[in-house]
Amino acid sequence: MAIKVGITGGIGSGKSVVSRLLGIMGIPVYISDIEAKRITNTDEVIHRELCALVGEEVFQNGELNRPFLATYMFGYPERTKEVNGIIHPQVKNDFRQWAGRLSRKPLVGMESAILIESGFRDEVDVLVMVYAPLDIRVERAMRRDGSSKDLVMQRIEAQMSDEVKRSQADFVIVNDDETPLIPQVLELISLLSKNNHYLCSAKK
Ligand SMILES: CC(C)(COP(=O)(O)OP(=O)(O)OC[C@H]1O[C@@H](n2cnc3c(N)ncnc32)[C@H](O)[C@@H]1O)[C@@H](O)C(=O)NCCC(=O)NCCS
Ligand SMILES: Nc1ncnc2c1ncn2[C@@H]1O[C@H](COP(=O)(O)OP(=O)(O)OP(=O)(O)O)[C@@H](O)[C@H]1O
Repeated sequence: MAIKVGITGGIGSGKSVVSRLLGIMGIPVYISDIEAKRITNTDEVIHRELCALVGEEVFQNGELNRPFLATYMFGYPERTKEVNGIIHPQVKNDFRQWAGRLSRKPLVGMESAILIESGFRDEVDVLVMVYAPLDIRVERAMRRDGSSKDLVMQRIEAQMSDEVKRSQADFVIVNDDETPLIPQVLELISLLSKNNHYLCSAKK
């Protein structure tokens, strides 16, 4: 059975960078944002329920109208909760199937900014929080997405605070543009892989 490692942290903290490093080191990571996009575009139940909640315009030519849904939900906690309630149960099912297919791997990851909020804490064995100070996160997200500060702050407000995330995490990876990132990721992998041996002895 694979050890499942959750990777969480607020928008712009650097989860995707950490997930990419894990991927390079042979650890498959389920990227919730990407999978949620795929599922939302293909699942008929989600399609029906989102149309009923938000209106038919939420899909255009069969594809989710992302800016429309973002404008509808961010800044309105009740709406965010309802949209999450439609999408997250399907993502959870999909993650379970994905992890089941990879059960022979020693380690697999699941990345989500809202891993705890969306009820995934019990789906993973170990939880890692990627941390960066708020001002750095805002800067990074604005630069990456070409978004305004207000839009980034709306998403931050739809996410759990860093304090609560930290209290539920087993490890913290600091990605503050000062602390070296790769040694932390390597230490995490070596800690979780104590009983796995990748290197072959030259004598056998
Ligand atoms: C609202 C949507 C259409 C906006 O799409 P967009 O391309 O602008 O953003 P993207 O999906 O790439 O997300 C970027 C970041 O926004 C934040 N974010 C996304 N969804 C949420 C949410 N429901 N609550 C809080 N923050 C969120 C995360 O930090 C995420 O990494 C999209 O985020 C969405 O469908 N969200 C609901 C599904 C979901 O919760 N996905 C996140 C992981 S399961
Ligand atoms: N240590 C770093 N040095 C330089 N740039 C970084 C660093 N960490 C992250 N970034 C950049 O900051 C931006 C945000 O990082 P990333 O996409 O990994 O965040 P995230 O936590 O996955 O955010 P989201 O919740 O939106 O998915 C990206 O453009 C990334 O390349």
